[in-house]
Amino acid sequence: MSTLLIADGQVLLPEMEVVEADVLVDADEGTILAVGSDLATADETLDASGGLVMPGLVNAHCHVAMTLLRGYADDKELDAWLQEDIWPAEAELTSEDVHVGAELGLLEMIKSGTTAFADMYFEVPEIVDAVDDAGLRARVGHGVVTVVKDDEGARADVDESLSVAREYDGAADGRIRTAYMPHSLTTVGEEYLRESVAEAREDGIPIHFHANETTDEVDPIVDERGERPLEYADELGLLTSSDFVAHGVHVDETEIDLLASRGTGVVHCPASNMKLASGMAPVQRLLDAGVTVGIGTDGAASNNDLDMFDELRDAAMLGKLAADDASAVSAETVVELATKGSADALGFESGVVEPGANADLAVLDLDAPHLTPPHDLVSHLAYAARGSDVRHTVCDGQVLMRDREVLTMDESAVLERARQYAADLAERAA
Ligand SMILES: N[C@@H](CCSC[C@H]1O[C@@H](n2cnc3c(=O)[nH]cnc32)[C@H](O)[C@@H]1O)C(=O)O
Ligand SMILES: [Zn+2]
Repeated sequence: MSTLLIADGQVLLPEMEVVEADVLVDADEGTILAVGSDLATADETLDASGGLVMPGLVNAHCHVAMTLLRGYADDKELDAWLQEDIWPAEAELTSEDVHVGAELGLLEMIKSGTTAFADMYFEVPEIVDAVDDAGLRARVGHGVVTVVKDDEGARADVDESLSVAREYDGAADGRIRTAYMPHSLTTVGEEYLRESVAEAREDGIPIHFHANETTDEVDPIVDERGERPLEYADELGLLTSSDFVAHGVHVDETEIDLLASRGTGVVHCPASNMKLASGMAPVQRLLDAGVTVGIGTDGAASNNDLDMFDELRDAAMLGKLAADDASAVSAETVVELATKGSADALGFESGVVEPGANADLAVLDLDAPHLTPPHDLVSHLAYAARGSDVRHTVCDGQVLMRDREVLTMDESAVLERARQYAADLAERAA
C-alpha cells in the first residue's frame, strides 16, 4: 500500500468543526485512512501547515467544455442566449474543441479546489479522456435535445446518451460514472422521454436534467398539461433517489414535497440563475423540506468561471435574499452543500474528511489578508475564500496540484491551445 500524509494543518471535519490534525490517505485505494495526530509516516507528504484541509468541492452541474465560450455571449436571458448565441456556436464545435475546452475547465477546477463534478455535454468520450488524464472524478452524460430535430435525429441523440452512459460507467479506474441526460422537460419530447427513461431504468442508469429553471420553461408545461413540471417528471419516472436535477428555481410546495419524498437531488446554480435573470431558488425551503441540495456553477458561459468558492458565497447571499431572512442558508450550510450535498446528489462517497471516504481533498492556504483574522474558518470558506487560495488538490488519493503546480496537465500548453481553438471557433460561428 502506498500512502500520502497531509501534515500539520487544520482539518474541517464533517460536523463543520475545525481541529488540528493530519490526514492519512491510502493512495492505491484512493480513500482516507485516518484523521488525527501521531499517524504513521507515509510514502509521500503534503505540507498543510498554515492551511486548512477540507473536502474537495463538488461542482454538481456543469458543461465543462463551455469554457471555450466564456465571455462569448453575455447579458441575455436563457432562451435568447441559447437560441441566438450558444446553440449556433455549439453547432460548430468539433470533438477536438470539446477536448480542448474540457482541459481548460478541468485545469480551472483543479486550481480552485474542485475534485468532482457532474457534466452534461456532447462528444462525451473526449470529456472522459480529458478527465482520465487530469485525475478528477466526474459523473458525465450526453445532453439530449429533440425539439429542433427530426425523428431520426432525435432518436440518434437519445441512443447516443444511453449508449454513452452504458459504455463509460466505471472508466478512468472508476472515477468516471455516468447518467442519462435529457436536456430538459421542454427540449425533449414526451414520447422520447417515455421510451428512454424506461431503458435507463432497466439498466439502473441515473438521470440528470435541467428542471424549473425559468418561468418560460414552467408556464408552457402548466398551460398544456395542467400540472407542474415536476409532477410531469414524476409521472415519467424521472424522479428517483439516484436522479438529480439542475436549478429547481421555480418550484412550488407540491414539487418541493415531491423532491423530498422521492429523494431526488437539486443542484442549485446561483450565479447562472442571477446572470440569466432566471430567478431565486428557494434553497432554505428545499432544505427545510429535507431535499438533498448540491451546488454547481453551470457552464462557464453563464457564470463565467468554474470557481466553486464564488458559488458558495453566491448561494449564501442569494439564499438569504430569496428567504428574506439573513439567517437563511448559513455559512455552514453552503459549505456542506458544496461538499457533502453535491457528493450525495451525484452518488459519490466524497465531500467529507473522515476515514473510509474518498480521498478527494483541497488544502487552502490561510496566510492571506482576506482570510485574516481566523475567527471562524467556516465563515471564511463561505464568504471570503477564493479558488486561488488553494495550495494543494488531491483526488482519489492522487496529488493533482502541489504548491499550485498542476502535476497532471501542462498548464501553459492548455491555455495556449484554448486561446487558439476558441478564436477559430468564434471565427467559424460568426
Ligand atoms: N445534444 C444536444 C446538446 C445538449 S448538451 C447540454 C446543453 O445545455 C446547454 N446549457 C448550458 N447552460 C444551460 C442552462 O443554464 N440551461 C439550459 N441549458 C444550458 C448547453 O449550451 C448545451 O447545449 C444538442 O444536440 O444540442
Ligand atoms: Zn446547465
